[in-house]
Amino acid sequence: MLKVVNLTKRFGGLVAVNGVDFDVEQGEVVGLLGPNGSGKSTVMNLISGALPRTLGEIDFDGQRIDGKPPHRIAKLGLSRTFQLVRLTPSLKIRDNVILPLAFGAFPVFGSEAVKRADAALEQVGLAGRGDGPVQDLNYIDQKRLELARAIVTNPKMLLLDEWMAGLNPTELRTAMDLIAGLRDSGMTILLVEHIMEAVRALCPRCIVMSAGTKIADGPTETVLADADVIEAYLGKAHV
Ligand SMILES: Nc1ncnc2c1ncn2[C@@H]1O[C@H](COP(=O)(O)OP(=O)(O)OP(=O)(O)O)[C@@H](O)[C@H]1O
Repeated sequence: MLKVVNLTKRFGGLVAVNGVDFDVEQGEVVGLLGPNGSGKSTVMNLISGALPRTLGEIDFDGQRIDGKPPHRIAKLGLSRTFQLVRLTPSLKIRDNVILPLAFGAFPVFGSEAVKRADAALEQVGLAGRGDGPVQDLNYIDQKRLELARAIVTNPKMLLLDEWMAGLNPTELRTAMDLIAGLRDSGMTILLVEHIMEAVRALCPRCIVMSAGTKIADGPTETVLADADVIEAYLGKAHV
């Protein structure tokens, strides 16, 4: 589904992503882990087209996507959430979900758009809330709405960038259940996440980055027990 080859991003003299290779197969849920500043968000931004790559190749669903603008990549069926919730507060809850539909692969308007938006809202636990203002939503509900916006276009793959950050333990459980539901429906997901409980529960496989380089890729429990991974997170003294 997704193939990343020799992906490299330089910001001036800083190599934020350095020759990273990995594949994600259809239906996989893969965690992208690593300490702060290791290059995870940059990888997500390169895949979604938010940032241009310096070197390397990205293929999605059989097509080369590096060099394409974000809206073209989204139209191919690659959807994402952002580290910080990005809602349009002046629009009603439902209209926030209609927005990506109107600009999707096959633009949908009118009553069909309302139907699709309401189905997405129901899927994330916001049934019946479409007419309300965004200001009425608490933090977990804003997260739900962001997820509804990402899934309303029926993407082939979802990129979640620390979507569960900042949730309390009860909200985290709800959020994990929502992602598990998407996984069980067959969605392909690449997720950047610092919450290990969520990673262990949702991701059978993890990729770990450190200082821009991929240092591990494999079954989650094996990867998390790897000496290089522990060292990258905690420093040499803990290994
Ligand atoms: N637009 C930018 N301009 C310059 N440097 C950047 C830019 N974006 C990221 N960086 C740098 O690239 C490196 C990787 O950052 P990135 O945000 O990808 O890491 P991360 O693993 O996602 O970290 P975190 O877990 O803290 O979000 C860091 O050193 C960061 O300061």
